[in-house]
Amino acid sequence: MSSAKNLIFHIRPGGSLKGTLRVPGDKSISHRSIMLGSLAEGTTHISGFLEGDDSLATLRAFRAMGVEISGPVDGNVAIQGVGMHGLKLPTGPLDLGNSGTSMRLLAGLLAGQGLKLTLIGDRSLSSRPMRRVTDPLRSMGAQVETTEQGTAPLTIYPVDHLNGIDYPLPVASAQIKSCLLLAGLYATGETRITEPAPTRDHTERMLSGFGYPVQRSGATAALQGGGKLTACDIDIPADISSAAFFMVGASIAPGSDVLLQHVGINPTRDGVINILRLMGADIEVLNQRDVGGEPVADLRVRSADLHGIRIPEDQVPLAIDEFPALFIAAACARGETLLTGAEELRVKESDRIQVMADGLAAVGVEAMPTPGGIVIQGGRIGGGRINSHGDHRIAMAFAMAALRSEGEILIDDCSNVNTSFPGFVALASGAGLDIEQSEEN
Ligand SMILES: O=C(O)C1=C[C@@H](OP(=O)(O)O)[C@@H](O)[C@H](O)C1
Ligand SMILES: C=C(OP(=O)(O)O)C(=O)O
Repeated sequence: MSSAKNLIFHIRPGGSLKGTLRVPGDKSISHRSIMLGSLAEGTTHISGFLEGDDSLATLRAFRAMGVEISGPVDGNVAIQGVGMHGLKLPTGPLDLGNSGTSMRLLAGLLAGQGLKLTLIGDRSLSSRPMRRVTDPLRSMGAQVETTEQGTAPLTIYPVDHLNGIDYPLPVASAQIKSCLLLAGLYATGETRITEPAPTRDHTERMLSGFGYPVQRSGATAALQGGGKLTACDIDIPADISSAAFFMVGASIAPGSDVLLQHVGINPTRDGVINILRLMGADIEVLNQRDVGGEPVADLRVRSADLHGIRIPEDQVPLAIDEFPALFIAAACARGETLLTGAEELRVKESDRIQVMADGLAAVGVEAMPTPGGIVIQGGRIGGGRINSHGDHRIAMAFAMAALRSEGEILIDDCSNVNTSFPGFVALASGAGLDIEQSEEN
């Protein structure tokens, strides 16, 4: 279990989703707003900040390094930036909880600070691969230690200087790209990162918003070290990864009609819309606008008759966190859905291929995991008890499955829903999901 008490979701079957909803702020953008705001000159005002455990872990880490941060109050945060070289030695290790983004991005951002720092996390985070960031950081001249297994705790030692790097990413990962670009801010010369497929580009967009030039050419993002960041205001859109649960729920539950407001639809994050539409979903993108350098829209989703598909591999990095929800859509679709090229799902907060396959089996859905994906036969969903393995996205995905299940669904180990979606139970229940929670020792 991820915490001492077992938080259980109980969802009675059936119902539909209705209404106008705003899900909490984007997690990826919230992390980056704290990081860049802390290093900037001047005061950064943030609205729409995600008050979830993951982004709060990032916020607390910067407070521990001496940054004055007020809030969050109703998603508003103000950061008195300390400049590129103003971070102070914390009194203990920085605890990043369950958050892979915090640990990997901070490894890069902190590599050139001249401070000895230790980054720790919970059991799940301490089992996730970190060599993917520590190896290239070492090539830049950083001194970063992992355990023998290549996992956290990470210890960062002071070094004289970092060199820029020209690095082709071995996997399509925004966390590795962002880690190295953030280290590159402190490096001599140019840092160039080339990705095998597009991944979320919030770091590049936000650096530009803070006045730091980033060159994009094809699959390469590049910057020169030694510049500075100038404080700015950031309006964080609602997280498409959280909206995804309602997009799937509304698609599968007959009679549903939801309007999801102010959702970030950055083209490096919109795979869930594209994949659901290929399955026959009814999603309207309304009132599209630009908010502080990020595209935003309202999404109207109505129930539809979904059919199975072969998921195009180019959509995988663009929907990487939405697969638990998409697997539930596949379980409710006519025919077979095939996912390939998604090995990365095995190294998230849980092994999302295996844990989803086990959960689907527990509610009577035929699902065959493969090394890099899964084959799901759509059909009926029974009731049953699911172990979420402390993975927030598994818990929320199966909660939505109850909209089409024949019996009650119980989900164990749900406390980490607070990492990305505080208030999920209240929002989902207000929209029509018959969900309650209880705690067991
Ligand atoms: O950069 C980010 O904010 C994230 C990148 C993705 O991870 P990878 O880079 O490991 O694919 C994603 O799964 C994670 O939730 C957030
Ligand atoms: C993978 C995720 O986050 P992280 O890597 O930051 O733990 C996620 O939120 O689905």
